[in-house]
Formats: sequence, structure tokens, C-alpha cells
Amino acid sequence: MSNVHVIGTGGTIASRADVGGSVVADSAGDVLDATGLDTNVTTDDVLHINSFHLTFADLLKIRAAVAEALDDPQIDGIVLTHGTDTMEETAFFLSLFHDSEKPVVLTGAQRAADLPNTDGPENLRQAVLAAGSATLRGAGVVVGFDAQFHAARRTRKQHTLATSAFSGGTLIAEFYHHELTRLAAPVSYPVLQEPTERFGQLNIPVIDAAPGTDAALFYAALEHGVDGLVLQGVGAGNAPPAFTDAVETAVADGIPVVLSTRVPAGPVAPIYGNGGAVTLLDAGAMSAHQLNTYQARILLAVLVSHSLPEQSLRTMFADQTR
Ligand SMILES: NC(=O)C[C@H](N)C(=O)O
Repeated sequence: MSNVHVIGTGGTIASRADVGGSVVADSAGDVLDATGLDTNVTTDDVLHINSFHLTFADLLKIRAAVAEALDDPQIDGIVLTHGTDTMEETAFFLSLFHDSEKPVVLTGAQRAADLPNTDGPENLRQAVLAAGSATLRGAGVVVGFDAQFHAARRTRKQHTLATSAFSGGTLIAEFYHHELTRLAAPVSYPVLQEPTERFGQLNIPVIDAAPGTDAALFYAALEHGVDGLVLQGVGAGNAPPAFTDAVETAVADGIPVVLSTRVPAGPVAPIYGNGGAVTLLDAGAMSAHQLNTYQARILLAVLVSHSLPEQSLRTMFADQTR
């Protein structure tokens, strides 16, 4: 029988709603008890927070706990219980360093543990069964929710409240009735070196380009002192013309800039000049390509943590976004 290790971080799956606004209250062990599972499962709590409180330093703690479990020969698969709001960042972050046949399944809930229709126990039950099953070997880091297991890369929360909350990444496996069926392999990318401690202190804001925005906030961020910037454009990665000079200024100052799009599907593509992606990429921005804004930001932060020469950072960023 396989052994699964559940690492708790908090989130709605561990929250109680009866206290005036849902707050984290339960341990991973409490959440596991509610599944009624009778298998070889160990638990540990690394954090006890909603995922909208997560810091980069917390991501380092989560990675350390996952890496320790991956190294443990007694453990066959890992489940991470996590808030859904930023699950896509943590899942992608973990996937960048994942170099193991053991799967890591992130799961959570949209409805608190004390609500009669909570979805947490069933999500966790399925995540544990999947993490311990041969079907998910070699699947990498996946987000397991509502019977579906999506590759971390490009998965995003797509509904604020629905119990089927995630879409976007490759659908790797799915429970049909009670059987887990493998549907695909994750696309593989170069495994990155672990982030340095510097990662925990990085400040990398997202600046939005939209009708009526100018580049004032972008310049204010540079003035404030940042380690990188993500410019979220419209369409295929376009922005009002003032952003072109702003990108040039940042890059000349050694601040890396990533250009992403607010559109949920499709890549950043150099089609338009005069402030469009052609101009912004020429000005020195790096294309997020098909990575969403927030996963592109995590990738940028990991690379910045290594204090790489500019050209190496650009090459490694491009290698991860093809
Ligand atoms: N459904 C959830 O888990 C959302 C919660 N606000 C969190 O991210 O911690």
C-alpha cells in the first residue's frame, strides 16, 4: 500500500465560516479526518493561513517541506492543502524545481469545512487517492480539484465561487466514477535551481495597462525601488504609448520587465507597433508568452533571486515560456 504525506497550509479547506467571516481553524489532520479515508497518510502543518496572506518567504517554506517529503523514501506521493486564491502561484513555483516521479497534488476547497455542502473532504479524498496511485506517477505538480487534475503550468482559478474552480493547464487525469484515468503527460521544461534566500525579500509588482492609464505608477514603482516589474497589457500584450519609454528606462536601470496579457488564453504576440507588443519587446520587455501574469511573475522572481547576468536571465526566462 502506498504512503501519502499531506502538508497543510490553511485555506478554505481548513476554515470555519461560523465565526464572522471564514477564517483558518483546522489542521491538515482535522481535514483528513473528515474524508473518512483509511489509508497510510501522514500529515504536517507548515502554514496556517489564507492564501491571500502568502508571502514569497512562505513559498520558500512550502518548497522546503515538499522537497523533504520528496526525498523521503517512505513517501510515495504528496498532497498540499492550500487556499485557492493563489494556488496557481504555489503550484507553478513548486513545478519549477520538481524533479521526481512522485506526484505533488495541490488541493483545497471553495466552501468552508463547517458548511454542510463543503467540497473540501471530497477534494482531499480524491487528491490523496491520486497522489498514492501509480496512475499519477511522473505527472509532476498538479492542481487537483473537483475530480480533475491539471498540470500546474498555466492552470488558473477561473471562478471565484464555483466548486470547479480551476482550468487552463493540461488536463492530466480525471476521476470517472471511482476510477482515476490518466489523460496526458505534462509538457516538460528545464528544471530550475532552487531559489536563493533572496527570493523571500523580492518586490515585483504587476502594473496594469488599460484605457486611461499612463505610466505614472510604473515610474513610481521604479522610484520606490523594485527588483522587477510585470507589465500586464491588453490583447496580445499591448499598452498605451507612454509605457514604451517606461520599459526602456527600467531595463536601462537593470530592472527586468516582463510583458504579459490580461486575456485568459493565447500568447503575448508581437503584432502591433506604436505601444503594442512589437514596441514593448523592442524596448526590452521579456514576453510572458503563454504564461499568465502571476505565474510569469513567479518565474521572474525565481530567476531574479539567482542574481544572474541580464543575458542569462533573458535566455532562461525564454526557455521556460516556449
Ligand atoms: N477557496 C479558498 O481557499 C479561498 C481562500 N480565500 C484562500 O485562498 O485561502
